[in-house]
Amino acid sequence: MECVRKLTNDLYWVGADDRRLALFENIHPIPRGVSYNSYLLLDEKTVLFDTADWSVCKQFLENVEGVLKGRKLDYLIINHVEPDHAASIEEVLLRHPETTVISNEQAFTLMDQFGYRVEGEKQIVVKEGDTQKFGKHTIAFVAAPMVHWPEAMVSFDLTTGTLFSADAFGSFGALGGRIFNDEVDFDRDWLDDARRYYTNIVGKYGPFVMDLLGKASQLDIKMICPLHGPVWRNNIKYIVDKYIHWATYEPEEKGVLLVYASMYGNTESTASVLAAKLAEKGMTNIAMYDVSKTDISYLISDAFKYSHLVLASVTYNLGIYPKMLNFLEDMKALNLQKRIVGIIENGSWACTVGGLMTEFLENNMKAMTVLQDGVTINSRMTGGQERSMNDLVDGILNSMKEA
Ligand SMILES: Cc1cc2nc3c(=O)[nH]c(=O)nc-3n(C[C@H](O)[C@H](O)[C@H](O)COP(=O)(O)O)c2cc1C
Repeated sequence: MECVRKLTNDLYWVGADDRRLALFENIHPIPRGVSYNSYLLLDEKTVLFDTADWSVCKQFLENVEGVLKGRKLDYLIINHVEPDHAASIEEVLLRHPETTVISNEQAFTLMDQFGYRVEGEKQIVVKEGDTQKFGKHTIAFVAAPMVHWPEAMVSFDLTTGTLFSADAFGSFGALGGRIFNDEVDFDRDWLDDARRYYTNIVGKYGPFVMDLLGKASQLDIKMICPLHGPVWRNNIKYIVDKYIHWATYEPEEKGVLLVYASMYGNTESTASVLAAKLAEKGMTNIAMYDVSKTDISYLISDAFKYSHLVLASVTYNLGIYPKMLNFLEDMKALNLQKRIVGIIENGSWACTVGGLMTEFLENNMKAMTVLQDGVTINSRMTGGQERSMNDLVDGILNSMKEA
């Protein structure tokens, strides 16, 4: 049975949810599943926007046929060739040999590389600024390079103001029938997954996202149809504002992400002392994680969210504790910048980790301000470190006031 949603009088969602996949891109846990969105326009010509992952291909094809109701499929527009969207191209073309595929040159090259064969005469190659009329609807094509693949483009319906945004504005999370942003409590149920999706998958490419947002600001966008997650049919400023924060690496909130690396609990309890002292002074917007047992995608997401970061780590064989080093490397890889950082270091005989983390932040990342007042403990915290702990607390709070 097809499972579709009608978005407007002639536009349908024909995608599908995947709740079986455990790791998106075989990296990021998706406990709430993920949706692979595809859209079908029934104008004088019929137009399918992107396909869906192989895992939901049968449901997706059933949805397409359920909406076509025997009509031909005239066009397939491919905005993005990543297999979670393009893997079903061949199955569509096998069932619809009449279809012409519209995409850009680099996308066709990638389709060929992935074996999504589209015969030359069935291709229309477009570039930035090209348009295509399908009856009432005219679609304009806008390049969106590195959001997050080089071939990515978005398609804008000049007639209705609908932006088919590829992976931009996407989110982890299965839709469960509720396709529109105003059919869910987005802040409560979706924002964390939208941030975790963006920061871990697109986060590195902030400047490219800003280029796309610059182009989008010239368009009168009325609805956003992303390839994952809810369709935005109102309150578009809200999600664009989130994207501007994330793409410019500006924190969303004044608060503290407190990440500790501890093997026997002493560094953890020192981190808890910091959290308690911050809370006592009224700063309760704190997210605290054990770096060893928290999936790194959640740490990255909160590192984009909060203004301040505290890294509390053991020294490990004269180096940075491996799991903490992974986190630092991932923040660097995703271009995170513009954060104020507090350091707590622990060592029992040769404590080096504080200096090493400071060096990493200052030498490898942009605009990371490491607070002067760090805390050094030898095996476990004692009263002797109370003063430096209080200085760290004040350093965090004063820098929050100045920010
Ligand atoms: C495998 C291992 C290697 C360590 N290497 C160092 C080191 O090179 N220098 C040092 O001062 N302490 C070292 N330590 C001690 C830790 O940095 C830390 O002081 C101790 O684990 C207590 O902190 P915790 O309870 O948070 O784990 C090491 C501990 C372990 C278990």
